[in-house]
Amino acid sequence: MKATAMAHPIQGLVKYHGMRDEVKRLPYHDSISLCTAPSHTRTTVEFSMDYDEDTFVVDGEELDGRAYERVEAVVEKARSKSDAAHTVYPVRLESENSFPSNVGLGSSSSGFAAAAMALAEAAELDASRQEISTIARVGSASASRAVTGAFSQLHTGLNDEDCRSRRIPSDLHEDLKIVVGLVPYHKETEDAHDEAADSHMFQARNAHIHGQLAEMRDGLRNNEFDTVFELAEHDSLSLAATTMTGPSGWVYWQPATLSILNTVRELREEEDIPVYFSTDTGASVYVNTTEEYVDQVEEAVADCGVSTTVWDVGGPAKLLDEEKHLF
Ligand SMILES: Nc1ncnc2c1ncn2[C@@H]1O[C@H](COP(=O)(O)OP(=O)(O)OP(=O)(O)O)[C@@H](O)[C@H]1O
Ligand SMILES: C[C@@](O)(CCOP(=O)(O)OP(=O)(O)O)CC(=O)O
Repeated sequence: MKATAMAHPIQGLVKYHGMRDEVKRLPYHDSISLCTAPSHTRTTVEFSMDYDEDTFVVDGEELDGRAYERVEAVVEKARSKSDAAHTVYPVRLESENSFPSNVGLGSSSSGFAAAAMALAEAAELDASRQEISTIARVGSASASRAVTGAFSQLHTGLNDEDCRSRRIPSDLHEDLKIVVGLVPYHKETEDAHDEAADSHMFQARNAHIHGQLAEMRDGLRNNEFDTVFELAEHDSLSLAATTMTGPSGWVYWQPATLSILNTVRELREEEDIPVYFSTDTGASVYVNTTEEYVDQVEEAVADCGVSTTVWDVGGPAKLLDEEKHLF
């Protein structure tokens, strides 16, 4: 059976950093994000006796090594939950991202969310999005939140009943505009998760984050733009501080990143514009502002010498009709 799904990537708000279990991908703490659109991944899967082995192709390239293992973990999780006989056959997966990967724009989140959604359908699971979020999680924890979409929280826990993503209701998507400043510096987020707990800042971050999560939830429920994006800006600094003080002293911000951060602060402090920066594990910057100021903000970000796009809030992962199959 063949199935196709799409999912939007995430921008972290209270960001996820570090896993207590790297096989089940159980994070140390909860995390909250929003999905971005129209950026998306589209993925088609098919289990068939005509295939010799599991094969995965992303943006025209056949996966191997670690990238292959991560997709295989998602396939195996879907197989383990399925009673359908045909899931013993090899699977073919093809996927396309509408935006660059490994530059801090969350390609692993939409990638594994679209894979999990399509696999759940092809394996006839009849599962809710919350349940599918646990399948996506074994590829990438951020992918759990991309399954449930919009503003979502991945709850940590030691099992799939607890460690799953749930939506947080908010109307903030109505006025929010996200100017993306693309800084194409390649990285693998797994490297940062691996050494998260080895930074002396990690315990402090872990202790601090519970209050941040409570304030973020409250800000989202009450549609408080400044509260939500000030917290996201602050957490970007906390995440970078923790990563930079790990064993490899990894600095993922680039000169263009800092130029955007300074520009955002100037617009806010000197021109009174509601605008906040946010970075995930990478050099690219999300600049969160409102519809009224988006053109002015985009122009200022572009003046930093980077290419820009304007994104909105995206919904949950969803199945697509057969005319959207990639093969
Ligand atoms: N469409 C896809 N399907 C399956 N796997 C994907 C897809 N797109 C990206 N990936 C995997 O996700 C990895 C990139 O994600 P990584 O965990 O480094 O960071 P991220 O923070 O989610 O991504 P980004 O840097 O794009 O923000 C790639 O190396 C690849 O293995
Ligand atoms: C802070 C982030 O950038 C962390 C993203 O981590 P990944 O989802 O890429 O990690 P893996 O589970 O190793 O795939 C955004 C977030 O999810 O908060």
